[in-house]
Amino acid sequence: MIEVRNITKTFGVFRALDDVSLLVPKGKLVALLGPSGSGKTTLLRILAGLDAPDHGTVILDGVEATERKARDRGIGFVFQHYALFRHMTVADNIAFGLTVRKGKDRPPRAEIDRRVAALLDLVQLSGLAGRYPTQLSGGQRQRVALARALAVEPRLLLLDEPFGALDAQVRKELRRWLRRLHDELGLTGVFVTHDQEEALEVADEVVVMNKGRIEQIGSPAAIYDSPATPFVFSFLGHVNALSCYVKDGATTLFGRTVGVSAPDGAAIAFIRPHDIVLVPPVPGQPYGVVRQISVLGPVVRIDLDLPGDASIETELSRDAFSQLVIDRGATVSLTLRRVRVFVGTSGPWEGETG
Ligand SMILES: Nc1ncnc2c1ncn2[C@@H]1O[C@H](COP(=O)(O)OP(=O)(O)OP(=O)(O)O)[C@@H](O)[C@H]1O
Repeated sequence: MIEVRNITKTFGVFRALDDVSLLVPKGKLVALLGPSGSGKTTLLRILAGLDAPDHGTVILDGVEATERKARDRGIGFVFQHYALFRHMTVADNIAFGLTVRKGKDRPPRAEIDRRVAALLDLVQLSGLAGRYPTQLSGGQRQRVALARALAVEPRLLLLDEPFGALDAQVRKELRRWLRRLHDELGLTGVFVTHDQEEALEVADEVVVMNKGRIEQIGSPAAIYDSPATPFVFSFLGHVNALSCYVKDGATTLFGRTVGVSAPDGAAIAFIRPHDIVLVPPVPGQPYGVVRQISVLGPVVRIDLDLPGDASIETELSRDAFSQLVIDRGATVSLTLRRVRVFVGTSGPWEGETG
């Protein structure tokens, strides 16, 4: 288990982490997700012991470790640009963390060889032990980096955008593979990503960061279905954000009254594209004009122009789309399945579309 309490880190006058507290339970894989500059890497480096916080504590397995050096923390790292040693074979790269150990801490050569063979097997590179890093693909190199990190049997594995530089297909395969590996080994892991799909697919828990603070912590489903703040709403998945005004428990969206038990005030309504239902035009109902239709595999995205210069993005299944029989320029009516409203920063309040 790893815990950080009230971590603050500044660079000059810039506050990269602002009172961050987080608990990573044993055996879980946790994603730090956020836009560039939100403090993800800074937090990871503090967990690793590569940087010291200005304030706050790091606790490893119940023991305060804030002052402990990186190499004494029992942690394995994989960084996006953490290069392998070019002059060493794959096997020697993986063995590195064990061969540099001193005296009785260093396992006998036969034991090191046995562990390297087992790790090569684990990362599915058994035939490539004698190759040099330049003779490997990007995905293979990342797997060697992971094997090297695992060789010292870390109690915690930290990964900073481990698959960031790889193409989409390889990235996808490695993500699945990492998840399986994690489940098999029962490691505790923290990985940094700015890719929401990666976080939602791979992690047990997602920590959404913004401007050096944690906005929300939760399971992938909870984060996606119940975003706690406007930021999380906008950052995860596509969403339509519409300015509106709440007065006496109601607001108006697309010319329709939506009941919402929120305080009066300027508000933003968030509607996911798949929560907008399109139907053939019905007189008197809110409508839009189809500007663009994009078929994206099993779903179809339809951009609509609304009266008054607004536009929204909607999404429906291929089946629903074919039943609708529409083309660009067609008029459709729309109803809302689910609306969530923030008044200032308070919310979300659930809208009743009646
Ligand atoms: N050594 C440093 N000196 C000065 N500023 C730094 C330093 N390291 C990080 N920062 C700043 O702190 C902020 C957070 O950086 P950090 O690398 O943690 O962000 P991140 O969320 O990992 O972003 P990215 O996804 O781009 O890697 C950034 O604005 C960055 O410029």
